[in-house]
Formats: sequence, C-alpha cells, structure tokens
Amino acid sequence: MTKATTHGGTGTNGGTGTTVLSVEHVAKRFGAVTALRDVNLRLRRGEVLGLIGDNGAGKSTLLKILCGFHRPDSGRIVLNGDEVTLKSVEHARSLGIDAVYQDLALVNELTVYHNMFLGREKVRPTRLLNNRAMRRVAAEHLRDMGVNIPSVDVEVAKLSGGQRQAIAVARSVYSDARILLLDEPLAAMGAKEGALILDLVRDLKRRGEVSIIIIAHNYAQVLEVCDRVNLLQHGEITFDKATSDTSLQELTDLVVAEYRAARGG
Ligand SMILES: Nc1ncnc2c1ncn2[C@@H]1O[C@H](COP(=O)(O)OP(=O)(O)OP(=O)(O)O)[C@@H](O)[C@H]1O
Repeated sequence: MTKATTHGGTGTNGGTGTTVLSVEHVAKRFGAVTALRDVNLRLRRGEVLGLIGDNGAGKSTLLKILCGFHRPDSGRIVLNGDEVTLKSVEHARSLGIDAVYQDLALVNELTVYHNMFLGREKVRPTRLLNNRAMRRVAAEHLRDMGVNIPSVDVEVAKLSGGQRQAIAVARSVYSDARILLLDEPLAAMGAKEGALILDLVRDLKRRGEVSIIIIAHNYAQVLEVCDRVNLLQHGEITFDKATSDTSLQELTDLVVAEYRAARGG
C-alpha cells in the first residue's frame, strides 16, 4: 500500500494546534518480534487522535512506551518541545502523561472516592485531606466532569464497566494529566456504556485542556469522536488524516487491503 503519512499537515483540529507530543522514529523489539519499526506520530493540544490497526500492529506497545511502561530501543519522544526519556509510569505521570487501561487499576473493594485519590499522592498531595474532604472533592470533580454515579460512597465493584472507566479517566484528569492514553476504552462495552465514555471524551475535547490518544477497533466510533486518525501497520504509521477528510469506507478498505495483501491476494 502507498504510504499516506503526512505528519504535521494541516486540516486537523482546525489545523492550528501546537504539537504537545511527538514520536520520532521510535522502534521496539521483543526478542525476535519487531513490535514497532519506525513510528512517527504527532499529537496536538486538545486533539483526540484515534489509533487504529490490526491485532498485533503495535498499538498497545506504542501506548506503553508513551506511558513510561516500556522503553523504546531507538527514536525520540518530544514533550512540549523537549526530548524526554520516560523512565517509569510514575515519571510519565509526573510529566502529565497518563494511561487508562481496560483493567483500570481501580481497587474494586474501595469506594469511588478512595479510588479517586489512590496512588496519585505524588501528583497532588492529599495527605491533608480527611475522608470527608476527599468525598466532597471527589464528588465535585466527578460532577464537574459530568460523570454520573449514584454516590461516591459506593464500592467500585458495584458500578458498571462504563462508570468504572469514567472514574479512571476522571482520576487521571484530576491528577493533572494533560495527555491521556486510552487503550480500547470501548471494548466489551454496551452501547449505553460506550456512549458514556464517548460523551466524556467529547466533553474533555470541548474543554481543550487535555490531548487524547485513543486505541479503538470500532471505526464508526473513531470517526465520531476523534479529530484525526492514524493507522498503524506492521510497526509504522501508514495513514494520517483528519477524520473530516476520511470515511468509514476508506478506513475499512485500508484494512481489507492489508488483509488481502497478507493472504497474498
Ligand atoms: N511484552 C511482550 N513480549 C513479547 N512480545 C510482545 C510483548 N508485547 C507485545 N508483543 C508483541 O509485539 C507485537 C505488537 O503487539 P501489540 O500488543 O502492541 O499490538 P496491538 O496492535 O496492540 O494488538 P491488539 O489490537 O491485538 O491489542 C505483537 O506481535 C505482540 O505479540
């Protein structure tokens, strides 16, 4: 397939956003497996970037590099104009990059408000907050973000997958995350739950403070919520367009072409 990568092109998210994060020639191998060959990607301020690609294309590996979990073998990561070496998940978080995974790292047995503060003490000291204050702050923040849950006193285990996901996203935003990485946030969710997350992403987009990379397999949802879409194929970004310049048909055709090429047809 012809590469259509146009990094830094216009026509995305108004075309004016400052680049907050760039990935330059990033490669990563796991033993004999080359997960990422030569990835180049840009994320602009306030932008929602959809990352699509077949199973095993390297999407999760890329996100894990960006959240400090994996180190790239080569290449550069530039954050707000400065090259950074992300040493750990905590380090990336301290720089404002936070990932929300399917398993979410919420503690099911704890209440919503405890979870809101869990493990985030380094970012925003909460030692001085007593339980009552934590409940109040958590409730205010969730309300402010439009996350509707019955009460911050309920155990996370009692909430739906969509509500749990929303709390994990709200927690990242509360911890001052400026770049959110969402790995298949809509997978295994019903239409109603998925809509909750899509609404939350739209709301964050409206505020314009947070930039988001979202891995998704449902192209219709990608087109609905993202400003731009990048396709990762065999460890490289091979397609980069504003969602307004592409279509469900084009994205589907790309993936079908890849499938046919892999089958030798
Ligand atoms: N920790 C690891 N050790 C060895 N190989 C790995 C590891 N993580 C990923 N890989 C391999 O790297 C390649 C890319 O995997 P990755 O999970 O990044 O793909 P993906 O695009 O997220 O796929 P999916 O959509 O199925 O989640 C695959 O071949 C995978 O088996």
